[in-house]
Amino acid sequence: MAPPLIELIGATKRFPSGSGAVHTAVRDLTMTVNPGEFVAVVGPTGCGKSTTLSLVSGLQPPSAGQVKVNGADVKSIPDGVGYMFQTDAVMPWRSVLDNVASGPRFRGVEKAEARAQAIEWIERVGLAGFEKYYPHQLSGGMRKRVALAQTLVTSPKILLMDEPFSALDVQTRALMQDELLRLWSGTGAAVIFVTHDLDEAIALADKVVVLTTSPATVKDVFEIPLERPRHVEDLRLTEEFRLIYREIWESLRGEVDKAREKGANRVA
Ligand SMILES: Nc1ncnc2c1ncn2[C@@H]1O[C@H](COP(=O)(O)OP(=O)(O)OP(=O)(O)O)[C@@H](O)[C@H]1O
Repeated sequence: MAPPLIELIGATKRFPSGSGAVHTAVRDLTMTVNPGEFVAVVGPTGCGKSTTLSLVSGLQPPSAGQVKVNGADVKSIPDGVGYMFQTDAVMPWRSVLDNVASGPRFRGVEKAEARAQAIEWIERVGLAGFEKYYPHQLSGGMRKRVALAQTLVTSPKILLMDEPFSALDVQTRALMQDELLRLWSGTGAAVIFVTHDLDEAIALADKVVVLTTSPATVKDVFEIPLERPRHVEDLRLTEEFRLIYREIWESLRGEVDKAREKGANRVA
């Protein structure tokens, strides 16, 4: 079996939190992601999900433990990583075409070739005909499609996604989840997808990692035995899906309750 593409081994991240105190956001976290694997990470609000992603992306160094991509310690942003966040990185002053072409251009691809790659991806995400539009002329779902094209046009081997669809309405969200699965299949990219939404995690992933309440560490890992291709809205109605949901929720619920108690104590 191929070695893991991404490995966190006892990774810990501490931040200074004012008046000399230290806040531990991630503690002794161990998880692996294999090439081509879609891993969803769920956990209570504020537990350290985004911090975990920032360790993999090289944006934050671990305070202790190891973070490896392709067997090498992550010291800066690794090659072949694409990101997608809740607030999209679409540039409002650039057309759809220029937004999508900007990634390849930044990586030194010649202008005509970058535009050709952008046009291909704009078509794949279903936005053919909108190349000259500006982001403010598009709906939220269309802007997400631009962001997806922007991310995928550089053929990332690793996709880091931090609640990319959480600002969308329920229907658009389901549509974008299907789109993501369609566009991801065949790319061979490994995905780490952070979400609050257990439904979303199960519908998309091969493996769901449940994190504890803060500081985040791995509580449980669940393999998702659902066949692909998947159609998320149909899938959610199946008995198999509900059974998986119940099993993982049993694990997650305890952490969500603890996080709520902590929050209530802080407010009290
Ligand atoms: N750069 C930083 N400096 C100081 N503290 C930070 C920094 N980044 C994150 N933290 C703290 O680490 C903890 C975990 O934050 P993080 O954003 O990783 O959680 P999360 O699970 O992604 O949150 P949410 O569920 O709200 O998206 C929080 O208490 C946060 O304030």
